[in-house]
Amino acid sequence: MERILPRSCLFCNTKIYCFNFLCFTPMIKGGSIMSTESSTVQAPDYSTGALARRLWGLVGEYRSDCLKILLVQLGVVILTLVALALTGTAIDFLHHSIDPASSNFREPFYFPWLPGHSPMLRIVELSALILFFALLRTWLNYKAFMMLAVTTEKDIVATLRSRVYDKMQRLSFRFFDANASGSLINRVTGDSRGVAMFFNAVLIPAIILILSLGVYLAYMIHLSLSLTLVSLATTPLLWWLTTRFSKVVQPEYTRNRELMDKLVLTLSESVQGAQVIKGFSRQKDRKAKFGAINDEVSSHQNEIFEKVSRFTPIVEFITQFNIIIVLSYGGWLVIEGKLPLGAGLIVFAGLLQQLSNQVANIANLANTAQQSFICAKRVFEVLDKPLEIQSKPNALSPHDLRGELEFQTVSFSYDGDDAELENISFKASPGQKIGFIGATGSGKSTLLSLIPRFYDPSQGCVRIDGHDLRDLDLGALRARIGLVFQENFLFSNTIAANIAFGHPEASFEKIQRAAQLASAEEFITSLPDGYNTIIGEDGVNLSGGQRQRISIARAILLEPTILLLDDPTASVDAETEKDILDSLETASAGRTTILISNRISAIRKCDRIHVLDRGRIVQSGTHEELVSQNGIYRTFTHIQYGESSRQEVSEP
Ligand SMILES: Nc1ncnc2c1ncn2[C@@H]1O[C@H](COP(=O)(O)OP(=O)(O)OP(=O)(O)O)[C@@H](O)[C@H]1O
Repeated sequence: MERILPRSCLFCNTKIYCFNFLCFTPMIKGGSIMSTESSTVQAPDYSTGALARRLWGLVGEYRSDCLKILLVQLGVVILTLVALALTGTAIDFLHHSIDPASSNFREPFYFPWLPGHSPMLRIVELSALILFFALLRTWLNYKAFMMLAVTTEKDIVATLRSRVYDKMQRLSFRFFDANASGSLINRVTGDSRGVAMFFNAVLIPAIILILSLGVYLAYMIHLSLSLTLVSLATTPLLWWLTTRFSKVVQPEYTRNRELMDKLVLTLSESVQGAQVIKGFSRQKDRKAKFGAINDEVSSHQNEIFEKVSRFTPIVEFITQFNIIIVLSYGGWLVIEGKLPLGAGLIVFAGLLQQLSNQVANIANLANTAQQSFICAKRVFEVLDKPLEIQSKPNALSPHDLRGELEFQTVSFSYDGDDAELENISFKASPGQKIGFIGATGSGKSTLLSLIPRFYDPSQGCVRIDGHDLRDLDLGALRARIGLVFQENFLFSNTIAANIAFGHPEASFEKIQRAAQLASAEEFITSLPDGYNTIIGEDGVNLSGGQRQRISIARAILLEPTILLLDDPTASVDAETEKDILDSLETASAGRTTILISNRISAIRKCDRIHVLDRGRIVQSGTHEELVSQNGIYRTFTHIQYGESSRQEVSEP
């Protein structure tokens, strides 16, 4: 099985703790994303029938808008019928004027003519009436179109996107481990729109089709039952074709969405990794990779297009075939005097043409329905995902946590098989500073991620002030924890807003105080706009050390009881490291602090240091104690300070 490696966010390089494209640092979680949904969910049913029912339910939320749109559409259908009937009447009237013996002429809709009008004037009057109804129909059509667009875009798409986004914010890290960012971006953007298509491009047109069928058919039957039956002889064939088509294209649309995920992922990686790509001169390779996926997407879309293109004209041909039947059989009825020419055959042919246009649209409807079912499945998969990490119904929200932290025989595995942490036990008293050191992949970051409950232990428990973390309210717990990472994501906003990210209502004085404690004020005030300086996307116009200090200020502002520092000096030079360590010294005063670092210079001042090796604590003690023992810690000091520097290493 493929091994999942510790990942960095594509967008911010924050090690595993970032929700990929959402760049969801744990700071966001401080109190604001409590879980509310139950995790006891049966395996969801994503069959076409089940999806259709759920979509129907979703659209049901907008039933009053639907009703208004349908009423307007009903008006359009009736006006079409009226205009056709008037045209038929005009033809019969002309026929009657030429041949007064023709017996089939009736006044329009049985309204008696105004007396004394010449035949020409009557034709003009009928034409004016037809024009008036045509204008009314155009206006109603426009109204219906606008109502449909507004309900789809403003209400359905926007609401659905927010729901999917909101759910993603509350899902656990395991979900983000398992889903590539390209797929997630597509689910929020394209797939949400695809679901809305069910409303504006499937459901409403289908109801209009049924409405038209009802109204037109009723009138056609009123004109001639036998002609209606004959002209509908091809309907079963159309039905069979549509069902077959659905079966053929459905898997194609699934594949299409997957390819689009790949395309978005490649694109987002290329944007985020632009520096690496240029640095390693890999532009050509990346271009080729993007080109290959782009070609794959477009040739697959072509395949779908070909299938759709074959289906649509066949349906159109079959529906046009009906016209031939009408002309032959209907013509015979007219010759036999069983059907008037204008108000009978011509109106019938006009109605059948309208009906055929609608029926031909079945191909599009079936095509769009398939796309929207695929999108719906992908959206519902996110919405249905149980929340793995969430607060219990009666979770505790202690006002004051002292910060006594305890790991009790904790084991943890990402995949349920290989344990990344085994039997970890340690304690941190309130205000103590505990360090963790260990080789790459030894489990340090994993251990840290159990404290804000990004994951829950597979065995054992983590306690704060004696409470099992799983008994505490998630929001309350995370609000008491400050985090600083090796690489920290900063938002494209002002420096002040970035510092106040976890507590947006914080006063300027508080923000300034946090910046001072993090030794960030000097460089901030030297910037042209000071605290109001807008940081470029992902803070690119700041140095690594400056970004780190803003992140420390962001953590301090929360006044956390527990401060978690995940290798905060790993990517800075020795001089900046010293400045950052000084800032952290101030920041951690009086708080329980867990510091991960492989730099002895950073970790040596900790009250207690644990050495991790392949998920186990293999050594514990103070710096002096560990240096005097044979073991990994001493090897680390020798590598970093040299074999002969034992004396130097022991000194702070
Ligand atoms: N999201 C994840 N899914 C699956 N496995 C993971 C994940 N994150 C880390 N691992 C695995 O867990 C193990 C411990 O990783 P972890 O990142 O905790 O180590 P670390 O000691 O912090 O390493 P480093 O010093 O490089 O930061 C590694 O084998 C890693 O492959």
